[in-house]
Amino acid sequence: MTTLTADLAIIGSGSGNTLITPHWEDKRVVLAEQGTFGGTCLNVGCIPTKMFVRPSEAARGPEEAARLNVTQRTEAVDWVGMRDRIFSRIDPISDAGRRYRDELENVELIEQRVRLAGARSFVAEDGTRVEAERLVIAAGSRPVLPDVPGIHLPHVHTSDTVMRIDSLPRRVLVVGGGFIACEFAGIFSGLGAEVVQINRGPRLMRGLDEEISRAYTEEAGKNWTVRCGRVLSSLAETDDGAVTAEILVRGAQSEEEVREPGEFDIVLVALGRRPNSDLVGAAEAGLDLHGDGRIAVDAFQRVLSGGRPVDGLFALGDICSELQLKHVANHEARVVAHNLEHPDDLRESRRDAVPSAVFTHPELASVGLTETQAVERIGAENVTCKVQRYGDTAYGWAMEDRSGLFKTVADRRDGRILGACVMGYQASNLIQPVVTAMSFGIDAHTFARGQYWIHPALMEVTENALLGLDVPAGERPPL
Ligand SMILES: Cc1cc2nc3c(=O)[nH]c(=O)nc-3n(C[C@H](O)[C@H](O)[C@H](O)COP(=O)(O)OP(=O)(O)OC[C@H]3O[C@@H](n4cnc5c(N)ncnc54)[C@H](O)[C@@H]3O)c2cc1C
Ligand SMILES: NC(=O)c1ccc[n+]([C@@H]2O[C@H](COP(=O)([O-])OP(=O)(O)OC[C@H]3O[C@@H](n4cnc5c(N)ncnc54)[C@H](O)[C@@H]3O)[C@@H](O)[C@H]2O)c1
Repeated sequence: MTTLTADLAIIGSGSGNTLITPHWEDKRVVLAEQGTFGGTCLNVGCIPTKMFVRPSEAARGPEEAARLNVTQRTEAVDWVGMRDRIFSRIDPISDAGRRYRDELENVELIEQRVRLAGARSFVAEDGTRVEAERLVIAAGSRPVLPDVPGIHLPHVHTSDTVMRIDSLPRRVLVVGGGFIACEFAGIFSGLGAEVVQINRGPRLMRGLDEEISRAYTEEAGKNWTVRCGRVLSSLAETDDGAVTAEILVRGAQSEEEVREPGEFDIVLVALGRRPNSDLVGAAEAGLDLHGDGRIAVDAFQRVLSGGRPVDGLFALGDICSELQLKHVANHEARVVAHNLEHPDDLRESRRDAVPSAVFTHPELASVGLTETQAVERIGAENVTCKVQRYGDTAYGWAMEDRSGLFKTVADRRDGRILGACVMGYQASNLIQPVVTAMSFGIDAHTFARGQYWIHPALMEVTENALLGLDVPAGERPPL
């Protein structure tokens, strides 16, 4: 059995790969990766999904054009061409990243699953043991599969496999009401498939501000079939390779009402992702875990055991973070990189004003508190909200926009912006100025009036959503 010693060992080549900075050039690094080099975001996550969202939105072009008195037609969608274009860009990036690391003299790549074997050591499947001065667990998360008959049928997919299928399905069942389900329902419906989305709860994207979540559920229902209060009960294969699904209506009274059969070409299951702490053997190694399987870390990203940080052991990204977002994993990686290199000057990761977006149709974005959370935190009398319709701004007229909403939430006593939630075209971009104001502590009025906003750009939606808040302007407010 081989034993390797290292100054730094990393489990996971997603965000973990970025830790190998020039600081480690003259030191020994071991990087373990069980799967495709580069992790989730590059290979099966953020990047390829958005590369499918773009053509899907393009295929929807005629819908918007029709509102603008232009007749267009989407002639055809070349799924295979699209898929191959997307992955012929992504796969070489993964390959090149792998090759680059493999060729570095100071880096040892272990392409196997590894399990912790002590505070800063792990063992690979072939028995290779690694003993490290510092160890970072960046092993990510994986899709949760419900325990229903037929879940392993070949046409039942998760986000890991659905983007590589051989043809555009005609009928798609999407199971779930969160980020992944809503993005893929948008992608496939835009590309012309008949999509049925089932969701256990009463609304899609229930983590968002309730007003926006309701509005989105309604809008989504105009674009594809949305059935809330439904759970998947079983799946079976038909003779011609399709999948039949039995769906239960939650809370229905009589036996006849409760079952909804359906036949689909593929099923996409998106019911959340669980941290890979079990795959690395975190519990057996004595590490503290949250109830959902996340590894517990302190503000410096140090892994906890018995409530105390383990010397030289860090974690980052989906395996420890409540927010399974790439920009969060990247931020935590920068913090870990700093803390590895500067043990006497540890820096904390920041958790305030973390935005997210769902690239569905219409697009969604949010940051900070929802109205309900703000009321719980500071009392209804201190909360002010504004819902700005895209359609009530000049660019919204140009777009003939019918559904876009930008909601802001603030503390009416001092104008502190507490949160925002957006549904509509370019929501992920329009929300960014609010993230800026929240991150730098600029109150709503100063931020809205203290700068020029280009007229009549769509960003006036953001400006008006801030100006509409009932907040103090200050003694000598900007004009
Ligand atoms: C379909 C989809 C779309 C997404 N879209 C977005 C988006 O638009 N924006 C956004 O911010 N976030 C998005 N996310 C979330 C984002 O991809 C993740 O939050 C992020 O990639 C997590 O990075 P990570 O470094 O923690 O883990 P990963 O990138 O998953 O890296 C972990 C690596 O560890 C490896 N590993 C695990 N266990 C072991 C082991 N025992 N031994 C060796 N190796 C191991 C895995 O194979 C994996 O490669 C999306 C996720 C999915 C699934
Ligand atoms: N654009 C983005 O930033 C982006 C895109 C995709 C994924 N992600 C990240 O990946 C994570 C995972 O995505 P996801 O969509 O799988 O999870 P999610 O947490 O967003 O949604 C899971 C959904 O499944 C439902 N659910 C869970 N268990 C269920 C069960 N047994 N039966 C019925 N319904 C059940 C939940 O109520 C929820 O609606 C997201 O939380 C997000 O952090 C981000």
